Amino acid sequence: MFPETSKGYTYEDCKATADWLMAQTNIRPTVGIVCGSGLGGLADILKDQVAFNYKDIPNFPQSTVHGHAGRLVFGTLKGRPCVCMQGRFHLYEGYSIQKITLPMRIFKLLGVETVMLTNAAGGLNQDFKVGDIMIIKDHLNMPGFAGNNPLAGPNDERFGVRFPCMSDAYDRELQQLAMDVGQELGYGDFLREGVYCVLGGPSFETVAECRMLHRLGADAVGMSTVYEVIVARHCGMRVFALSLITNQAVMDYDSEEKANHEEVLETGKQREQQVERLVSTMVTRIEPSQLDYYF
Ligand SMILES: O=P(O)(O)O[C@H]1O[C@H](CO)[C@@H](O)[C@H]1O
Ligand SMILES: Nc1nc2[nH]cnc2c(=O)[nH]1
Repeated sequence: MFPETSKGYTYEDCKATADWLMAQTNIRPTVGIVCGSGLGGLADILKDQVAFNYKDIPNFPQSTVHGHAGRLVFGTLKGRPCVCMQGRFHLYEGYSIQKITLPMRIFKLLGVETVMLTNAAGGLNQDFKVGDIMIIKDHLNMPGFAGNNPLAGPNDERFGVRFPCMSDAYDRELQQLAMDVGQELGYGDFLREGVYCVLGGPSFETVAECRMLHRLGADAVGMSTVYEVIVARHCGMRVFALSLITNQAVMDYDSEEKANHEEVLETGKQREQQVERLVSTMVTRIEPSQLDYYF
């Protein structure tokens, strides 16, 4: 009933999944949220929850990474209908790039207008500290340089154009809103902005790789988000994204530090509440179908 093509899914496949979800719940989300590693508690901000395990959703991949629960949660936030991915998919899990980005197209077909993505990332910027929240203003798509782009293959114009613009990928008004809300909440000391660089993973970076990425203009490095951003922008959704700096990228051969997933999850646990408040306050100030936000 839900066939998988060699390259990914057709428009009709995505629609079948969206229709299946809409038949199970009356919630029609305008905001879609993606929880990064260790940030799954973000879904708890939703009231009147209707949740689905990924394994029960037609066409959906399964979460295989510790810290990604694998549930799609519908609910409301101060009356605003939202949907939240409690767990995302990564290239290194062995899924195709089309498969890991499929939920963005399903978001679109559900009626989502704004996507808010979170991730855990290693800090390359020497001014950043563990626990900082970095508002993403731009990205470096390293796998993309080698042709690994979720839009490669036939283009279906019902989703978007063949050659989508990416110079405006990260919505500037939403970045400003995040800054304003962060200041109001007293997060000024650990709120940053910067460029996120995606690599394939799952191995963490060598010292030489971290030094190179830093010189190339990256402030943080991770293994996700960028592909979702490209697909979300292709189909016309507004995008906001943030990185929680969960560890310092190792830039020095004398350093005793070693990147590890346990530290990533632990930092997530420590900052989860602040990330939750930032995202939830932003959501309550985003007006559906309107470019401006209000105070
Ligand atoms: O990007 P998210 O999903 O937050 O996860 C990040 O944390 C994991 C490594 O600890 C990698 O999957 C990396 O991408
Ligand atoms: N590639 C990469 N991903 C991460 N996710 C969380 N921390 C890191 C990191 O240091 N490097």
